[in-house]
Amino acid sequence: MIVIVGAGPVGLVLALLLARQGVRSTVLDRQDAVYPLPRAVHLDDECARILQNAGVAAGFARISRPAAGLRLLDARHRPLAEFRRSQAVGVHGHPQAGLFDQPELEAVLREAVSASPLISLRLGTEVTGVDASGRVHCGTGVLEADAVVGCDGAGSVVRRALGARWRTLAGDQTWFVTDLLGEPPVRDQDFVEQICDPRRPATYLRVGERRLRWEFRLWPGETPGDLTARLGGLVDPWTHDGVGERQVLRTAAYTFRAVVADRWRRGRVLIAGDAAHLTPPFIGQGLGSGLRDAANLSWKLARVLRGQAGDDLLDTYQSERAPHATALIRLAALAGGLMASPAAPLAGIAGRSARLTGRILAGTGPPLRAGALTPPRRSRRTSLVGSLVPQFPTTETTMDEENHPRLDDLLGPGFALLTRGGPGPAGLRDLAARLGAVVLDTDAPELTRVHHWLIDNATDAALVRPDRVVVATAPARGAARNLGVMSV
Ligand SMILES: O=C(O)CCc1cccc(O)c1
Repeated sequence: MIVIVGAGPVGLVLALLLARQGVRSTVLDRQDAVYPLPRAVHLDDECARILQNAGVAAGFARISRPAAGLRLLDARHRPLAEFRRSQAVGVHGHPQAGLFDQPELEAVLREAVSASPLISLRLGTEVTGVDASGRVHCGTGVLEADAVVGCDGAGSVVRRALGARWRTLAGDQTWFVTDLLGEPPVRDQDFVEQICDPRRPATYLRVGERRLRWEFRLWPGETPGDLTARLGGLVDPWTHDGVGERQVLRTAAYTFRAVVADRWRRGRVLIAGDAAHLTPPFIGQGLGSGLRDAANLSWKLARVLRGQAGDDLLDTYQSERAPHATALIRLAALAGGLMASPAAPLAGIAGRSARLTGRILAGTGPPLRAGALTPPRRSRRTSLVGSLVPQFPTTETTMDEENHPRLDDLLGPGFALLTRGGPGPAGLRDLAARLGAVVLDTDAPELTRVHHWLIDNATDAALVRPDRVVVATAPARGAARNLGVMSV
């Protein structure tokens, strides 16, 4: 049994993914009810796919609104750049950007958790400490666990128990955040808008049909009360009638931090999500990093607990996830800095971290390049290893969830070998057999797009992990050595 500390989205998704692996968990949270205020508002399609694998694709589709992308505007709201997202099905089988209200997402997750016989949710239970042997001290006594994962946010008790320290990647920024309910601005075309104005950087987005979010940089010496008093003037460039008839749901100040913990595991005590890293909101990737942690960790914990891998598999959790989360934190900090920079914002975007920036702006995350994933040095730039297998529709028409399974449904919860015919090349086939992988022949008509993806990438087969990361392709030179850590 695994104890998860924290019943926010990361803790609940981790519990659901573990249940899919057949692993029992108890989720503890000191609060009784869903925290009522929205925090995260955006997930990309990779993360929608993680929610799909957690069994809540339909629930997420119901509560989220596909966005058209990201627009950067200058101080006079003239366009500087536009990054479009597919509002239909993108390469991961979901709209590329989904906007939502976090309490609604948490309600969807809680419903799924309550339907799972493998998850027990204990609310109103405060964890006071965790010891190295995995004993969890809480109000009701001591719980013995095979592993403990702290998904308990920025003030994590579990992170403290690990003795981890924050590494600061960029300076803090304080912003004023307000949610209004009512008529959207006429100019709203489903884009997230970021105003690059050194005097007052700002963000606007529409979370729900009529739920509008603005964020404005709060300068030293200003209070949230100062900006609340001027709210009409601040939103007027969008609404042209100030706050008008709209209801002010809340105003608050948030200090955004850019930090990553230097240690994510001690024995079988681990941290994930905001307990391990805090991402400024400017590229909408904070919660996504937490969900990626859950996807990366869940199958590794399951294999270790089943005795299919040694504890050293858990070392690959931080070594794979920390550089990825760090890259996104740096990029978010860069975006936040550019919004306040008098220099031409696009010059910065084109310059620093150009490859990573390009990927994010194109809507694809960076590949994993560490842990057990070490493609041959010469092929690193072109290798599929470390990236996600696309979730192409399994028909040539549109994605019809009810009648046509998605690729991930065919792959199942474990490893999978995708071949261009038959059982696949010998080296990879043996490796796949050792990992208990299902073999999918992409000659099958529903896998035509995957077949072409293998051809386009000049390979006969791809071995895919339970989190859909490609771990080896044919010819699989060196793969057996790299992947030794995946199995006993
Ligand atoms: O990448 C996108 O399409 C949206 C990024 C985003 C989402 C939410 C807030 C934000 O400031 C940026």
